[in-house]
Amino acid sequence: MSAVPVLSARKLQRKFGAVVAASDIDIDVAQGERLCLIGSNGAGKTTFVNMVTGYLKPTSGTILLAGEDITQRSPREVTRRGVARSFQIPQLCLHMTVLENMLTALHCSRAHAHFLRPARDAESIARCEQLLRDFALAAHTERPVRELPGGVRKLLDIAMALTGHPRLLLLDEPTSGVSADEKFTTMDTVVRAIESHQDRSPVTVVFVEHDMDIVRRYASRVAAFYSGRVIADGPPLQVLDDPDVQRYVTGSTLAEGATA
Ligand SMILES: Nc1ncnc2c1ncn2[C@@H]1O[C@H](COP(=O)(O)OP(=O)(O)OP(=O)(O)O)[C@@H](O)[C@H]1O
Repeated sequence: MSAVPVLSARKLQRKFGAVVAASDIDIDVAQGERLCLIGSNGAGKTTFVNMVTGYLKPTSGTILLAGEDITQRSPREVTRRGVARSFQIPQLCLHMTVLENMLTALHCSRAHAHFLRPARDAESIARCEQLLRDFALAAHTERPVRELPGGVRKLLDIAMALTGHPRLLLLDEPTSGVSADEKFTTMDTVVRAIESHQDRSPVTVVFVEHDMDIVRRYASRVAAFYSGRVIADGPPLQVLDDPDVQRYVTGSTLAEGATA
């Protein structure tokens, strides 16, 4: 692990009128960690992801990427510094094919990219096709996205996030909308694909998850959010055993029918 954290959030705060969606958030993420953010609905997980990726500006506080202050950077500038993300609801061009979506994502991750002219050079196509194979999406390469079921779109959104060789990858609920039967297969595919596409150094992953079976199996560390604050942060079993986490986070998750 490098001495400088890949990601450091310092006293991050975000208000929406009277609603405090993030309050005094301090999180360091070291290279290669797989940090899972848990918390009931409205706890502030997506707000955190949106701030790190430049989609939301914090009301106050600082975000450092490998020591560089990116707090006021735009999403595009953050992407070009090696941060990629997937969304709760995949952000895809439905009329375009799977490969065209991949090429567009690859192109947008590069400096001086023009969104309307995605790269179609042999090297870009080869990289995208390799990623599609690793995500078990090769059979869909030439299909328009509008024809694909939700679970496949979810995987495509994550594959697109990997096109630009990110050093930090944020996944917002990678298994939401995926059936209980398929959730482990989906996560195994995602983790394997991430590991096989990292270059010299391991990709650092921050993912939001409601399913505690997934949290236990795939997280190296867990941060529990409640009402915009981080109420516990540490090894998965320690955080999941924390009485406040059981009361405010996993208790409500159980009530919603998830498997904790
Ligand atoms: N654009 C916005 N405008 C107003 N309020 C917002 C906005 N985005 C988030 N909020 C509020 O901020 C709080 C945190 O929301 P956030 O989406 O970050 O929670 P979450 O933990 O990701 O929830 P979920 O698990 O349901 O996705 C909630 O009270 C939410 O209503």
